[in-house]
Amino acid sequence: MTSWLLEFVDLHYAYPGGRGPVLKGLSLGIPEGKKCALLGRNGCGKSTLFLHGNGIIQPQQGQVLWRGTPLSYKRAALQEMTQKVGLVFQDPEHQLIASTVAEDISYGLCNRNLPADVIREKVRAVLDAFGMTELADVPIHHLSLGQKRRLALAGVMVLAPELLLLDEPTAYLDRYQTKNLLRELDAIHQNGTTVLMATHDMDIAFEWAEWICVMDEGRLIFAGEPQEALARREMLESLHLGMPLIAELWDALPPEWRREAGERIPCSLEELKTRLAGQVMVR
Ligand SMILES: Nc1ncnc2c1ncn2[C@@H]1O[C@H](COP(=O)(O)OP(=O)(O)OP(=O)(O)O)[C@@H](O)[C@H]1O
Repeated sequence: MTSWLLEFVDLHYAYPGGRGPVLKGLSLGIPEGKKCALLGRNGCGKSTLFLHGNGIIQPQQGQVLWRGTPLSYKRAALQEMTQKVGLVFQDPEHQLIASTVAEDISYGLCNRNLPADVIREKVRAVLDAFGMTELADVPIHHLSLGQKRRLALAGVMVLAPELLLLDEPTAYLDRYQTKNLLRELDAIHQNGTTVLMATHDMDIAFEWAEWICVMDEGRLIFAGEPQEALARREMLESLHLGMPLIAELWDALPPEWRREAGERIPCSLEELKTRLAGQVMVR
């Protein structure tokens, strides 16, 4: 049985003064130890769901469970939750608050009343891990968007969360920065952090994730392995999410190649290459 690290059960939420319900009975479990992608159209409620993930928003109906235990919304419990569940916002400007890079990374640690030398060492290690040592004293407003994104991630990772929620982390990043970020996320995952990324980029979702969740209009409509999601082409197309490029490539292959390599659509270029290599050898 899958063990859920964080579980949302029948969540309902409408913003005060908003235009009606945003989450409408959403239930979703995040499997521990996996790299997960959350897909869904603009405005379907992904960011709102994330804000429920560490207790910033309290559901109006339904429950959020951490390792099977309902979240407490008392101050101390919430502070603990923000350490266990790191949330990186879509817009780093909403997250960066101090004046320099090092100060910003230390902010969450200072709130935990740690000794100054422990804070210094943790900040140093994170600056090093994110390749930002030389930027330590740079004012935040001098950073590029890509650097601000990295800093927001570094500021969350310094608290060593068990779960990392990332809201469209690759939006507006160039190809090189996107690859760097995905490499960093892989390293974070290998160090034991479960990662859930909301994204509109189908190529990244299917190439990177081991678990795919699809939301529509405030509800979960699919959760499962990437191969299973690709087999639900009608669902993805009806939501106008489109198919990843890898599926289009697969469709363009001669039918007998696909038949012989197994009808299942590959999730990544690597998988396609491996399966085609077998074909080319045969031919
Ligand atoms: N603070 C707010 N007050 C009122 N309505 C809000 C607020 N924040 C979001 N909404 C509304 O809630 C709905 C869901 O927004 P949300 O940002 O959760 O969706 P999303 O799936 O993350 O969208 P996107 O993919 O565009 O980032 C939208 O209709 C949005 O306008």
